Amino acid sequence: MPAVIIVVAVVATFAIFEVKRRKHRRFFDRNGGDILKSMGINIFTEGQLKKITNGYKKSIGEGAFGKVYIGVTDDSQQVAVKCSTAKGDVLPQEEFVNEITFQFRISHANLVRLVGCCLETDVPMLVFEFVPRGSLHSVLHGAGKTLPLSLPVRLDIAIGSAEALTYMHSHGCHNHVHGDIKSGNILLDDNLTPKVSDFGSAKLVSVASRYSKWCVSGDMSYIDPIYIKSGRFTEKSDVYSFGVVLLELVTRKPAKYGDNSLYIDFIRSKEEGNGRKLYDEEILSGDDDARSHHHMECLDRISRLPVQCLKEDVDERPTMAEVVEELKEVKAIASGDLSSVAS
Ligand SMILES: Nc1ncnc2c1ncn2[C@@H]1O[C@H](COP(=O)(O)OP(=O)(O)OP(=O)(O)O)[C@@H](O)[C@H]1O
Repeated sequence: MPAVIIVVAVVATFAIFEVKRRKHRRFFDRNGGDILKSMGINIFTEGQLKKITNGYKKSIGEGAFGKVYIGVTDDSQQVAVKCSTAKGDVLPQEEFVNEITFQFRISHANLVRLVGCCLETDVPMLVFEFVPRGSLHSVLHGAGKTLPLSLPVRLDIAIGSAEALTYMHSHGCHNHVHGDIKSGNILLDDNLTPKVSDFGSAKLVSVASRYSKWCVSGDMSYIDPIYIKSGRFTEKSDVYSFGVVLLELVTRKPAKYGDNSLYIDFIRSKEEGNGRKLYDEEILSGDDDARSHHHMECLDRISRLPVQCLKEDVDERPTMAEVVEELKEVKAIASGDLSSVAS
């Protein structure tokens, strides 16, 4: 090969490398790289994430933020890498840095842990612990719907998720609202321990892109009508959305099926004195009549909660801490002897 061609090739390779390096550096600086690095947050390079995800080989889902890929880190930890498709749709640096720092520092057994992030891209990529069983939505209504779910297991899922929300609502001087609670954002590990995901993403993704996703996916059923009027999420918006998840847990029906809204169907049946007809029969089936009756009473008590959580008047809705307390009482009764649950 003539020497001149070799020289041109070397110069071109170097130029491409340099352009890429500068672009990475520009995004890294804009995304608050130096600040986040100085705070001890795990920062991955784009190359490392490519290796971790084996070239973005296996996508495990897609949400308002973008696609999610499974990966394995050098220390053999399975992770879920979220890559945004929304170019340029980024928060101001200070807000982004604050949100990532907060998410990185909080720790709760029922929250999906942020492992780190990659700041060399237009919109940063987020790396989370991988939660193997996927979402509660898919376990209740999708691919995992054959999995038997006893009443105590459903109560544990509800209690763990509610505890994560209570923790976030009371953590630090700023209360942290989730803003997108739904069964699709509650992931389950191998022991069916719930882990609330997507915390803070209500802030990381513009409301406009989230809103259009809600409309398309039917997730509007979870959205507090007060948010629609005021445009502001509060802790009580999470309480509202959690009420819908509780209904899904007791009925094993999706929040919206066909033209039907689970909440409207449930309230209508209750008003007609027929609220029990929507309970999932699996919870009540079995050859022990006394136990079925006992579970029916537990379900009656649990299903009072969504009625309160979904109240139009936010002041009449319970706090998440009150929801946890009530669910724990029902759990103690459901797992214990067959004493009456009426109160
Ligand atoms: N940490 C994780 N572990 C395992 N699977 C995950 C993880 N995070 C996300 N997933 C999978 O990827 C899917 C998409 O997740 P993502 O949080 O991006 O969007 P979503 O919650 O479904 O929708 P939206 O962003 O609109 O709320 C989830 O339903 C889940 O199946």
